[in-house]
Amino acid sequence: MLLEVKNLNAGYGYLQILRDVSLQIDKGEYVGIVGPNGAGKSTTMKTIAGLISPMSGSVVFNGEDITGLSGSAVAKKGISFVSEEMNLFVNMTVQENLYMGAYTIKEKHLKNERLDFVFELFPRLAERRKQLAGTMSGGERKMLAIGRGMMSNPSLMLVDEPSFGLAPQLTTSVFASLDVLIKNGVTILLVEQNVTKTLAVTGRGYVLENGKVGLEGNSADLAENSYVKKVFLGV
Ligand SMILES: Nc1ncnc2c1ncn2[C@@H]1O[C@H](COP(=O)(O)OP(=O)(O)OP(=O)(O)O)[C@@H](O)[C@H]1O
Repeated sequence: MLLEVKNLNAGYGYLQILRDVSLQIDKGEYVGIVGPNGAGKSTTMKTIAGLISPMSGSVVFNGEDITGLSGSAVAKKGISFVSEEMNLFVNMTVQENLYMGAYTIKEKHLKNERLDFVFELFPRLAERRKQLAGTMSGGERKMLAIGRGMMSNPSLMLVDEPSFGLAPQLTTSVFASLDVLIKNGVTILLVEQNVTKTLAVTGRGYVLENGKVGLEGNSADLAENSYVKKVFLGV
């Protein structure tokens, strides 16, 4: 087990959002969390990433209890969080942005090894390494955010809404970027509004509603589930 979240209760101040959320992820798995707006998907990710301290429950990563650690401490343990809120530095180049993602790594040569690896994963970023991040297209920026998340050599990537605000064609290219990571042995927990797409690419999924895990199972089974079809797919 790479990640085990047990009975997580969390929220903002006194406002409780998550209620007894439990989930498990094995090494190399591609797992999705889907659910309606406000269900608590991002809150779940933020709590795992150490940006929110849970009220109760636990987060165990690689056998180590990381509950309540700060965001940077969680990052150092090998969990990378990629989200809309963690903006790129628009006035910095692609390469400079990537280096920022390697802040957990001290040695320059190791940072450079990571940079080479990310450029190998995403040749488009290598081609545009000198370009300012702010002038990249929407899809390229998501790719850069994912690449930056890879710079710290994480064993788990938490990817929050990578397709948000993107046209369908760009969405396809962002999902292709995540496929590249999966093929390279990275474990991914993906939160997405795009339920059909998420259940098509992931192996397992969790359906979150009102801060609770309503359903879980193989993504293919969830996609065929009559409740999921009715509520999320409108069929
Ligand atoms: N900083 C905050 N302070 C107070 N309430 C918050 C804060 N951030 C989120 N919330 C509330 O927590 C609930 C869950 O939000 P969350 O972002 O986790 O949902 P989500 O499932 O990711 O939704 P969406 O698909 O719309 O992004 C929402 O009702 C939201 O308004």
